[in-house]
Amino acid sequence: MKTVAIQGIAGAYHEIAARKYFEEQRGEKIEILACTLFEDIIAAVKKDPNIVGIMAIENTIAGSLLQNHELIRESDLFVVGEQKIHISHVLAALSSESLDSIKEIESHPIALMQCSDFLRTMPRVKILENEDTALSAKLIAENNWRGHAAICSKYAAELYGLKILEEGIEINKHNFTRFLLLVNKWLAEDWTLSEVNNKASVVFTLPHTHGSLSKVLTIFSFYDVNLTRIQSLPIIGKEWEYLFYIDIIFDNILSYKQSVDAVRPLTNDFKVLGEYKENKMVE
Ligand SMILES: O=C(O)C(=O)C[C@]1(C(=O)O)C=C[C@@H](O)C=C1
Repeated sequence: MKTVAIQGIAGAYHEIAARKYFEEQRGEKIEILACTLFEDIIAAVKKDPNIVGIMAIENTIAGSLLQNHELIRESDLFVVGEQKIHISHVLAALSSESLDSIKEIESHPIALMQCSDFLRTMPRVKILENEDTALSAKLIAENNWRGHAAICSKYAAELYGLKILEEGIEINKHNFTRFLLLVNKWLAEDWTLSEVNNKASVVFTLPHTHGSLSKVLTIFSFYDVNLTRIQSLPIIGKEWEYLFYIDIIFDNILSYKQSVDAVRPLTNDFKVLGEYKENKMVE
């Protein structure tokens, strides 16, 4: 059985994503290794090559988890898959509570962001950040915290025996989070052999010269590969210089490899973070 390192405890959205990827789509049973921090996922995978990590990378409401891009780039782990899941939050509390009795709401910062409109309807409530959505639910249940509510999944609310006060409290129903599957780079090939790879994530920096980004984009376009995402991140210690994280989808692996070969000399610190099968699924 595979062990999957997630950020958060049982009931966190990371667990839902991991089970969807392995159990629902590939029929493989997994056990969950709960990690407090995103850094702990990387450390767990590095320490034990049999552990696979899963890490949130972007959300359609809250945007990119910028810190996780850097964690992956610096880790030397390889991206071998992606999983997108629909995120729908509930407000959950002890069975004696109602919306009017809630004084404090806690959750993961990204989940709080996704529910900001709902939170504005409760201006007198104190908002607290927690490591993950499921931990917020568990703490309320275990400590019998009156006046507290958690923003979490319906699954987490039920797992920890909380009452659901409100459902679907995210800003917009089109709320999806994309997760990346991470393995030790020496095992990456075994992983991806069984699947038809049609997606890659790469990162590079560019010299400050006229048209440097435009030349790179033109090459990708020439090789007929589809860029699905460009995320730039400032390089710490180098003012106004950026790292460019690019996701590429391709029909023809040869065209993709040729585009990478052609782009590489125009960039600095070019790194392929992973090649994997696109997850088309949206609910
Ligand atoms: O707190 C959780 O349940 C998580 O799995 C974390 C996390 C995130 O990091 O974005 C995962 C998915 C949702 O977007 C909200 C929170």
